[in-house]
Formats: sequence, structure tokens, C-alpha cells
Amino acid sequence: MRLDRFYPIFDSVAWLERMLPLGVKLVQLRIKDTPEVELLPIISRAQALCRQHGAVLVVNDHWRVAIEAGCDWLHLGQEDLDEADLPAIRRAGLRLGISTHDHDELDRALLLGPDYVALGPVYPTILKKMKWEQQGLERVTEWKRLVGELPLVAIGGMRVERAAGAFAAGADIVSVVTDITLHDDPEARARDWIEVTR
Ligand SMILES: Cc1ncc(COP(=O)(O)OP(=O)(O)O)c(N)n1
Ligand SMILES: Cc1nc(C(=O)O)sc1CCOP(=O)(O)O
Ligand SMILES: [Mg+2]
Repeated sequence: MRLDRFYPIFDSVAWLERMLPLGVKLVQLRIKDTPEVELLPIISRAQALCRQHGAVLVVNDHWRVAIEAGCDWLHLGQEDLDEADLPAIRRAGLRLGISTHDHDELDRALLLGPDYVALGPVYPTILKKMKWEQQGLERVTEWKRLVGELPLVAIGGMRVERAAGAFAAGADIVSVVTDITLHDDPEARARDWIEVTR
């Protein structure tokens, strides 16, 4: 399955309701502040909406709920991997994206047979505090050489104007949060993203 090159991340179903009609075909639901016991109806609704729009939903972090909701894709970071039941995730047929920030993390990720690898932060991000400096485009090129055919996602400080550079450096997919969510006109910005990535 070939994933779309535009991979926005949102923190609510309300955002999905706004963005999916525009033609978003790959999207992550990244909910950080809701107790897991409350997430099943939310993630189930997100999955139903994405299927209705022919889009791929990636659930961030919440692998138990993703399994319960019958989802198709999951994203886990390195700390998530420490406590995730990967055999259960695979038995449930979930595909898996994994975050990486350095060589040790990439080696670990590749041993797990992921369906994509993300590298970040390519540029400084304001979304969350991170211990890594910006990786830069050379690092994207290096990562692509190391992951080969595996889809490489570039994340962190991505802007519409930076997409072409990330693709030229070797990214297959560009992932983005605040360039859309903090924009004065998120719908217009998402349309710009679709234009530069299709
Ligand atoms: C596409 C993509 N790349 C990286 C991340 C970050 O995952 P993680 O390191 O687990 O951090 P949180 O997003 O869970 O705070 C991601 N979610 N998506
Ligand atoms: C959620 C996330 N993970 C990252 C990583 O490097 O693993 S960077 C990031 C935030 C991306 O948000 P924005 O597009 O607003 O910079
Ligand atoms: Mg995580």
C-alpha cells in the first residue's frame, strides 16, 4: 500500500471532520490528554470517518484502543515501544510507524520491521519540547539511504515552503501539525499542502 505524501496530525475528531472533506488521505490522531478509558468511542469515530473518506487513519500511542477499535495503523515512539505488546499489535493486523531521532533508535526500529520510519525534528518544532536539535536535510538524506525502500516520514517544523526540500532530500512523506492548526485559515493551508504534495 502506498501512503499519501501529505501526513497531517490532529488532536481531535473535530479536526478530522474539517480536514477529511478537503482530500486528506493520510492522517494521524494524536490525543495526549484524554484518559485511555474514554478513547474507544473517539478512535472508533475517527476510524469510521477516515474509511468514509477513503483515508488512512494512524492512531498515535494508544495501541490497546487501536486494536479494540479495529484500526489499521499505529504510530509508536521509542518510549511507547518499551511498553507496547508488539506481537499483539501484529496479530491484530495493525501496521506500524516508528519515530526515530538517532542511530540507536533507528537500529531498534528497523529490527522491529516497521511499515514506515519517521525522522524528526527536521526543523525546530514548537509543538513539544524535545531533546534533539533540528536534524536538518542532510540527515533526511542519510536516513533515506539507511531505510531503503521503507517509507521515510519527515516531521518537525515542516511548512508548505519546506516540503519540496524535504522530498528532494529523500523524504517520502511529510508530516505536519502547527503549520496547519495554528494557521489563520487551516483549510486553505491544508489545500496548499495538498497542492505541493500531489
Ligand atoms: C509521524 C510521527 N512522527 C513522530 C511522532 C512522535 O512520536 P513520539 O516520539 O512517540 O511522540 P508523541 O507524538 O507520542 O508525543 C509522531 N507522533 N508521528
Ligand atoms: C509530534 C512530533 N514528533 C516529532 C519528532 O521529531 O519525533 S516532531 C513533532 C511535532 C511536529 O509538530 P510541528 O509540525 O508543529 O513542528
Ligand atoms: Mg508516542
